[in-house]
Amino acid sequence: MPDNAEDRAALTNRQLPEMVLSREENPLTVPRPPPEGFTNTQRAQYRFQVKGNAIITGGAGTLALSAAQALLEHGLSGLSLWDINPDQALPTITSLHKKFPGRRIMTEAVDVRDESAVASAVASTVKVLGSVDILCCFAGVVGCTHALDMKANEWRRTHDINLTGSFLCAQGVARQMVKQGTPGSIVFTASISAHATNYPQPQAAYNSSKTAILSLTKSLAAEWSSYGIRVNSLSPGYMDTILNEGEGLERARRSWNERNPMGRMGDPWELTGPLVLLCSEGGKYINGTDLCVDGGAMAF
Ligand SMILES: NC(=O)c1ccc[n+]([C@@H]2O[C@H](COP(=O)([O-])OP(=O)(O)OC[C@H]3O[C@@H](n4cnc5c(N)ncnc54)[C@H](O)[C@@H]3O)[C@@H](O)[C@H]2O)c1
Ligand SMILES: OC[C@@H](O)C(O)[C@H](O)CO
Repeated sequence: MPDNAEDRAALTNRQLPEMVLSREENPLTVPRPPPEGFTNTQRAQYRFQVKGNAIITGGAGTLALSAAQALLEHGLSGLSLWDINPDQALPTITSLHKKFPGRRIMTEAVDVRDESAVASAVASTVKVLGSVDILCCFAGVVGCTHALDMKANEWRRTHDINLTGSFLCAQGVARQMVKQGTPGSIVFTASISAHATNYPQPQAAYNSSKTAILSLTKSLAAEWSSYGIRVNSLSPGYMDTILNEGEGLERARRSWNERNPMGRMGDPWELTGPLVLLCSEGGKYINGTDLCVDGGAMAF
């Protein structure tokens, strides 16, 4: 805290905006039901319409690219896919350009751990798209190392990418949203590993980084709601993606299916409906919460 009383007051005002505002005082949080005169079909479409521009981190990954297509299908105007290896997304981007002519789709090479890279990617995204209204954080890494063998470097890397990287991107984007004075939606990707320990694979670093995302979600929702920024997370169960393929995972995959009431892994497409809900007008009163999309795995 600064010594000077004036600076302290300014800081306090900035850090603690009025939390309880009436609807009239805080138009950013006011619901916007469908306009009078809409047909039933128009009302249904309006509910899950996605407006504005989005940044998706980990944007070359399987779940992110599936999310990108869904947001575009629901009306997203512009999209910036951020990834440490953005070239991996190029074939999908070519096909998205064909499917959604006229929409602006760009990529940025961003390491989400790098605060200044995040700030400059927000600026260049805004320069091209004009605004940022949605942030979906998918960038993440997983490792299967026994805790007794874990090196500090691996532990830190997992937490840096999964937790700190999510925070830095949210902070960079929220600063832009506050500057715009428009409502926004931030969606983190937690995991069922945030709720229960993975089995049989040893993933203490991954699990704890994802559990921290649940707390980050609530903390930022509490701080940023008065700016009209909603913050939520999704907790996917085991999805059929590259992350869950590879040597040694056959036994694990069998075990995951046996322990799932639906007896199967999820398809990336099955995460997109819940994501669209969190980013649309229909999800406007969902804030500071986590939604498990896991076929019921966490139910028993
Ligand atoms: N696949 C699943 O079953 C599953 C389940 C629960 C949660 N998740 C979470 O969903 C997210 C996406 O998973 P996925 O299966 O699509 O994985 P993925 O490996 O296909 O995608 C992750 C992406 O993050 C990028 N990335 C890694 N480090 C980065 C960094 N420092 N900066 C920027 N980008 C970086 C990678 O290049 C990759 O494109 C992850 O956060 C993961 O933990 C996945
Ligand atoms: O809990 C499921 C996921 O978070 C993840 O896909 C898995 O732990 C990777 O092995």
